[in-house]
Parts: sequence; C-alpha cells; structure tokens
Amino acid sequence: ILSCAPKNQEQKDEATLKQDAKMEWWRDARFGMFVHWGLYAIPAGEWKGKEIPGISEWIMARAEIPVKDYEKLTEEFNPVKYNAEEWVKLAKFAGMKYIVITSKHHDGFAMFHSKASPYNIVDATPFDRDPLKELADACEKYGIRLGFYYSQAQDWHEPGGTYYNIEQGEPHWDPDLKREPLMNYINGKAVPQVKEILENYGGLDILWWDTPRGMTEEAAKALQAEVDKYPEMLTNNRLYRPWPGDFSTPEQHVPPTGLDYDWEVCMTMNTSWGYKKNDDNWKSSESLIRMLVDIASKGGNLLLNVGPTAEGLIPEPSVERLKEIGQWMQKNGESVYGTSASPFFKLPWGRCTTKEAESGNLLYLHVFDWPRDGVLRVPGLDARIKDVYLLTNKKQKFSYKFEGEDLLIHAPSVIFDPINTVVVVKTGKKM
Ligand SMILES: C[C@@H]1O[C@@H](Oc2ccc([N+](=O)[O-])cc2)[C@@H](O)[C@H](O)[C@@H]1O
Repeated sequence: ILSCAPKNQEQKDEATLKQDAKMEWWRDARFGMFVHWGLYAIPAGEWKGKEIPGISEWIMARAEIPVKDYEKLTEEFNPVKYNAEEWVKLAKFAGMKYIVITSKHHDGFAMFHSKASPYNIVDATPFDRDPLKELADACEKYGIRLGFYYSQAQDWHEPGGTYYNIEQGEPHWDPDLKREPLMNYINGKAVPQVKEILENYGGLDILWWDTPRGMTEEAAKALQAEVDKYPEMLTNNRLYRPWPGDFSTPEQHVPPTGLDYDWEVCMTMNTSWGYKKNDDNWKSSESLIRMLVDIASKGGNLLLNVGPTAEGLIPEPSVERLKEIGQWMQKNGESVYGTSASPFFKLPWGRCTTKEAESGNLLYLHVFDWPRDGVLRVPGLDARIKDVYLLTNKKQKFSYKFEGEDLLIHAPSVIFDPINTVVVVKTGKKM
C-alpha cells in the first residue's frame, strides 16, 4: 500500500528545513534552459575545412588548436543578431523558469566584460556589448531566474588552467603554453572572474560549475569562499568531486528510479552542446516532452540545452521544438510545476506526478499510450476518490471503480493528446 503523503515538517531537522526553503523555487520550476555559446560557435565543428568529431565546444582540444590560432576567432566574433529578450521570451513560452548560460567554457574565453582577463567579448572582439548584462536585464524583465556556467578548472587558454588529460599527467597539446601551478590561474583569473559574475549581473540564482577535473581542495576552498557570500544562490555538484553542492547533475541520461537528493538532468536537443552546423541528430519534441514528464515523475529537473550560432541566433530546429513543448506546457504545466515524484514504481501506460491539494492529493496521470481496452489501471491506490477528470477540460469526467486496491478508470471515446494526455485523480483522506 503506497501512502503518497509527504514526510511532515516536524520530522525535518533545522538544516533540512533551511535547505528546503533555499531549493523551493528550483524544485517547483522543474524546467530550465541551458545555453552553450562562445567562440566555438564560429568553427561550429569544423577546423581548416575538416569536420572535427565530438561536441563543438571542445574543438580547441579535439583539434589540438594552439592558443594563438584559437584566439584569432575573437577578431571575427560579432553576434549582431543577438537579442537577449528574444531568447528569454522563447524560454518563457517553452515553460522554462530559469536559464543557465556559459559565462566561460573550457576554452577560457569570457562571454562577459572581465577586468581579470582581456580575453573577453567586450575587449577582444568587435562586439562592444556585454551579452550577459543584456541577458540579466531581460531575465529580470520577464521574471526568469538566471544562472551562469563557469569552467573553474579547465581553462585551455591559461598556463595554470587544467585540461582533459592532465590527471593522466599528459602534456597540454600547445607546447607554447608553459605550465604554471593551478593556484596561479585560480587566484589570477578564476577567483577574480567569479567575483565579477557574482557582483556585476544583479545577483545570480545559480552558479553552475564544470568540471572538477584537476581541481584541488585548496582551489575549491578559494572559489567556495566567494559563493558563501551569496547563501541563497544554488550551486551544482561539479566544483570539487567530494562536495555535493545543492544538486547533482546527471548528464545526457535520466536516472532510472530518480535520486534521493536534488538532481537536474542536463540534455542536448541534438548531440553537441555548442552550435555544430552538421549536427542534425535532433530529438523529437514529443520525446522531449515525455522526457520532462519522466524526469518530473522521478522528482528531478530538466535543463534543456540550446547552442546559438556565431550570429547570436538560436538554431531553427531548437526554436521549433521549444515552441511545441510550450504549446503542451501552456495547457498541462500544472501537472509539472510544483509537483512531487510518483508514488508508483512503474506504470505501463505512462508516468505520474503528484501535488498536495487542500483536502487530499492530486495525482496527474500522464498517459503516453492509452490502453487498447480503454481501461486505465492505477495499481494499489489506497485513497478515497473524489474526482477523475481531463486536465485540459475539467468538465470531461471519467467513470471509475475499484478492483481490489486497483483503481480502474474507463475512458469514453474522446480525442486524446497523442504526446501525453493528463488525467487528474483527486483523492481525499480514507474515511
Ligand atoms: C554540460 C557539459 O559538461 C561537460 O561535459 C561533461 C561533464 C561531466 C561528465 N560526466 O560527469 O559524465 C560528462 C561530460 C563539458 O565538458 C561539456 O562541454 C558540456 O559543457
């Protein structure tokens, strides 16, 4: 018998209640936009006319491009079609509640105005605007929370920065980049830049570190000291392997049974995070909607990625999918936002999310495939049923009966949403 009543407050200790308060907006949000944007959008997966395999934001490493050659990309980076409000409005229409953008990725280039390093978009390119300042203003205007991704360890531009095979003692691919101790880079660039992004953009809601490769406790402590000045800001689990942060970050996969702490899946819509012109391995909007519901039914968040072009435009296939996701979320968002995980282990026809209602609970049954016999079986539901209706048309009621502990819902012949039909079961306390 599954009681879907959440653990009551008094059982929770002080620290847990504090963390719950800190995580509440994020847990309710469930859905955010990840943005990988930088110099790598220019080569877009090709170098000297050759297709470079793998994710495009790693082209400098994959193609072993010397720093002085990669730096030349700054001369032609001028995203004049960039319109922060367009991005934010698109995210908002899709039903996303927060945006996390790459302020600096592993290539070391800052997508914000940085006094700590001249290798930044305002001082090193013809584009004399700070795109992250404009994004922060647009997020403020449209009520979207904002986070910055910052590659704290890997920095392929700096002598002290780490790189992917440093832990194996391999040399950096650019022999001209004389190695220096990590703390030179941490104290000389990373800490000053983290100060800048935490102070100069209206206060961030999330700092999304990546990756702990080559990090030391000393370096992590130096960076964490800056974060501690913003106790309400969330951070992920990628600063320093032993430190969990506020949430974990499964990459490109959904944990089969969820995780028993806060977690957020980051996922591409195609294969590469950064813009890659020949990467057309696009996931369908149907699979992306069902993925969001699957993740919410297991108590997690989805951070869905876009890789804008060097002109500053979100690729059309991404725009199309975000609009289709938005059409579904406009009608069914109630069954995702502010919900908790399913009380059921596995449901043959779909997924379930729950929400506490004034006098009982709401079960949102997400029907991916309606049973051919027209009967929806909800196994082992120990609750008094108050109502069963279609989320998108509350007047559309469903008849039901119990067969033992299983609730059987009978579906009259109505047009269902082939992507995902949400049937709401309102339960009350057992008499
Ligand atoms: C979101 C992605 O994050 C990292 O890639 C990772 C990081 C961690 C794992 N991991 O822990 O499996 C895998 C890829 C980055 O290297 C990549 O470019 C992108 O930004």
